[in-house]
Amino acid sequence: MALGERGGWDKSESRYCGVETDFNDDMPHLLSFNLSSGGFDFVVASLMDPNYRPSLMEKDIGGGSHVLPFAGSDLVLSPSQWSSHVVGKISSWIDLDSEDEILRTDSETTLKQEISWASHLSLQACLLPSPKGASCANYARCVNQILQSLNNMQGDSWELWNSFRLLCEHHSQLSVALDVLSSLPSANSLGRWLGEPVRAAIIHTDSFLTNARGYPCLSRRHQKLITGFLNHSIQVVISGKLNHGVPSVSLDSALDHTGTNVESSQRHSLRPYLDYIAYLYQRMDPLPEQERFELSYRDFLQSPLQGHNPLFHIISDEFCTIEFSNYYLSFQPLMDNLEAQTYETFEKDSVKYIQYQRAIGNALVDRVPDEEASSLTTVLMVVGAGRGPLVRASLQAAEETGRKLKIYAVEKNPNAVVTLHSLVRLEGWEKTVTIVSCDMRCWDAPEKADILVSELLGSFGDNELSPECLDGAQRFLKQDGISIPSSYTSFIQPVTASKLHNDVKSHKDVVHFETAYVVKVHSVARLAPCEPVFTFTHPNFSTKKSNQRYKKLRFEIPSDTGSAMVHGFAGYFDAMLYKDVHLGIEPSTATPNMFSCCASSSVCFVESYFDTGLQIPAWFAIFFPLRTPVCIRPGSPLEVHFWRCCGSTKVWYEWCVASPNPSPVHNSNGRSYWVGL
Ligand SMILES: C[S@@+](CC[C@H](N)C(=O)[O-])C[C@H]1O[C@@H](n2cnc3c(N)ncnc32)[C@H](O)[C@@H]1O
Repeated sequence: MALGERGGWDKSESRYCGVETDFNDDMPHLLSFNLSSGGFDFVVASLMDPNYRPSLMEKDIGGGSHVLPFAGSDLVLSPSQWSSHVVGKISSWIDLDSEDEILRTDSETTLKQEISWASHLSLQACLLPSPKGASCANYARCVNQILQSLNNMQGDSWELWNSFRLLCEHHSQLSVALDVLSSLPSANSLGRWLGEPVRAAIIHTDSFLTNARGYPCLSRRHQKLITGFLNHSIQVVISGKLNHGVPSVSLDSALDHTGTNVESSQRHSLRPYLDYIAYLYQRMDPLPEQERFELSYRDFLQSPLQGHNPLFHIISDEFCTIEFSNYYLSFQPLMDNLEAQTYETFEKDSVKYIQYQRAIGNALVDRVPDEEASSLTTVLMVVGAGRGPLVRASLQAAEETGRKLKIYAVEKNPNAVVTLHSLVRLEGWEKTVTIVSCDMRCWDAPEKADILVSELLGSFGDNELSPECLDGAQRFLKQDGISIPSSYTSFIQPVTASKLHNDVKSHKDVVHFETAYVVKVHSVARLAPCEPVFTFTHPNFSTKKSNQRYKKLRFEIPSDTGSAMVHGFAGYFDAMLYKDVHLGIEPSTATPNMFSCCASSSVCFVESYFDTGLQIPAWFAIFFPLRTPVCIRPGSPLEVHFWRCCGSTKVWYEWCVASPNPSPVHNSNGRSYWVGL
């Protein structure tokens, strides 16, 4: 492993560093020199003599068009050496959009031959030269043709890349390698790439500065960029010649990265650059514990309504792929019941309960003045009590503030009620807590409450039907009673998220493009600040109230971003519990260190798979995809429409883009995705 150990558990591919090499027909030597002696993990190497031109070959050998144009054979390396240590560098002279017909034809023939050869060798990737001019249609057509028939290849300007991938229909096996030059564009412009399928960053030795001791180093901006890449599983490739007068090694030998003596004459000339990248890698902050446990969730789509169902299985490898059963798709948060493991997951989120305890304590103090603290009893109802953590938080708040409480714990899940009864017995709360096994929407309460406490929120706030449940429950809240939460708001922002887009697309149907997913967004570019979407306030005693909502939003991307692709919207929530005590995941105001509910019981399966014995999920974002990604440009705002629709049996969202290019309205009439009442 070239870059060494980084603190924490990191299995991403960015810990491998490659080197770009010149053409050398002695591939075994090239490999041993760069890997064994040089310390690199892979080479980016030409597979074909740069002087080769099909038209010349035809002249020279009398028109034999099927002669293999390169020396050596696939036997010079073992299959695993080819696939693990070589990335094919496609001839840089090819120009498929040249005016010169011979050059164009030669280019097409060579490109196809080289990629076919690389595919035969099972290389993991090929690096294509960037288009020569502004036009790249013929190049993209050829690459797209090749991609259609490939099954084992994974294969600036942003505008050029964008034209290219549009011509290739966002093919999931088309990735980008970025050339990192000595001058960098703005941070916003660079940020766009984090949502694109960037596989490698090629740093030319010219881009390195020289430190006081003569060694190569990078500017602060370059360092930040490279560590950002490493954090997003983007591999670094060093390219160019030794440009630094690195102090010569005084002894005849030096140590390579494994500690083995290497003759100084054989020491790889680019080793100082590799050492510097390894230094940056090792210097990165160790991943915090929460991040480590969330690694396998990064950019992994879960349906929000699928969250609590055990009937699915892991079908793939370390970065697991999960397949959902049909039963899974029919899970409904109101109609179905959560399992014990899911409650256990909620209950680990200590930050959430601390916030609730603070809010309840403040409400109790506002409701009951100090002088009446020993005579007045506050009636508090926890609606959707689960296995009792909010009952406990309420009792602790009462103890802390010296207020007297009478609690009703209302829960519709009969299985959670069993545990609730045992908790009350165990803790000796019988005199204070009354358990009600009932749906809050139809409970006939014996008295009215001063405070109504609930936690029925999803990643998008109202998406688990908290408004509808609390509308049903506020019948038994006093006119001047307090609801905790008192309000919640959903937020969205446009994102570049090519991985998520391709994952949704892989289902090859409209239903998946019209579904919102819970996801730990990582490899995404957040293109504009969040905008609020829907707000619900409780209690709401108005007779004209409706839980239908409609919002038109406009997003402007900063002018120095350049153009960018919107694959969909990341969604979040923020809930005001009571006065200034809030709870939320909207990035600019997110409650720190909050773990919680939406990741659901899938957590248990994934983690038992990893055999950690631990279960630490996160309260992730929600992702609303777009069937056709939309390209946006600075100065031309993105206009988006979101609806929350309510029928007699279900609630659903619809969404569309109106400008710059109209999209279809997604999920019309809730045909693909809804929540049952
Ligand atoms: C997100 S969980 C929160 C559970 C618990 N308060 C906690 O923090 O661990 C929501 C709970 O509300 C319950 N619930 C949802 N809708 C309900 C309704 N209409 N009536 C009663 N309980 C409901 C669910 O069964 C579930 O136990």
